[in-house]
Amino acid sequence: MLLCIDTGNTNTVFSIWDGTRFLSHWRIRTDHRRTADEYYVWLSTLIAVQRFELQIDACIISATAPRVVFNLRVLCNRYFDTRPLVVGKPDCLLPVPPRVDAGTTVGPDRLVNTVGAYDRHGPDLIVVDFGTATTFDVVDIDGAYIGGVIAPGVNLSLEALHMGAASLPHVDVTMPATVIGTNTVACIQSGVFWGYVGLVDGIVDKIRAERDRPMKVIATGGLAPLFDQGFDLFDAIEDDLTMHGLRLIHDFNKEMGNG
Ligand SMILES: Nc1ncnc2c1ncn2[C@@H]1O[C@H](COP(=O)(O)OP(=O)(O)O)[C@@H](O)[C@H]1O
Ligand SMILES: CC(C)(COP(=O)(O)O)[C@@H](O)C(=O)NCCC(=O)O
Ligand SMILES: [K+]
Repeated sequence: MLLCIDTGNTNTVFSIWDGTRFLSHWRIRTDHRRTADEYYVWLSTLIAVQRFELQIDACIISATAPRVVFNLRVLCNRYFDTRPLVVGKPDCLLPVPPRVDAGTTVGPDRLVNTVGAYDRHGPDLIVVDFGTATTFDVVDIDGAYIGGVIAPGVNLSLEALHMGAASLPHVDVTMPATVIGTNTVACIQSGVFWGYVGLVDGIVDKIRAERDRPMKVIATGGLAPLFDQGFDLFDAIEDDLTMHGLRLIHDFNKEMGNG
């Protein structure tokens, strides 16, 4: 079975592909100090709870936080006796290389999203990922990642307001009933929620204008459904897009005789 690991700046998600489907997924806070032994104890406990057999023979990792890769590699080597593929490293092949400025390191999550979305939806896509950062990844006719947009994430924006303004409390994101807030919390929620609806709408419009062609918008990340309440921002929401992309990249490398 294939172990897929997606490390974002906030959370790390593990999932196991049994050859036909993903068995389940498990989420742990991203922390580069976490050791291989800690990961293994945590993962094997959860797998036992769900009564799955832990028979991993291949691993693939996407890590936006590079420092976590060392311990994840040790986990794969020591406990699963495999050498993991690490997306973004030269020895991990991609079906189509990204077309960006020379020397640019594209976030591996964005490359993986591109592969997953192109497989499901074909060419001319904008993938919006609501993670720590909100990213827009533009997918060309041949499936290549050709650039995009990085904006501060929803929770990061809320946190920044709280950190920077003495009288603003920490607030959870939600869709406020009205745009005009009549208390501090409602005002903040309105600013962030409607601000993000406007941000997504505006950026998608501008990308479409710049590309001068119709483009589908695919959303992923935990907060995507929040922004899908009747605004018609997205053509599809897919919470498993990154895992799907990881599996495809693994299969592609296998087909090419790599790893
Ligand atoms: N279903 C959800 N509801 C509310 N907040 C969420 C949900 N899923 C994720 N988040 C929050 O969204 C932010 C980004 O999470 P995540 O998508 O795991 O980011 P990353 O991939 O960058 O680690 C975090 O602050 C997380 O707590
Ligand atoms: C933009 C990101 C911080 C998003 O990370 P995430 O929100 O998934 O934690 C990550 O993809 C990254 O560090 N990218 C490197 C720069 C780039 O993609 O151009
Ligand atoms: K992201």
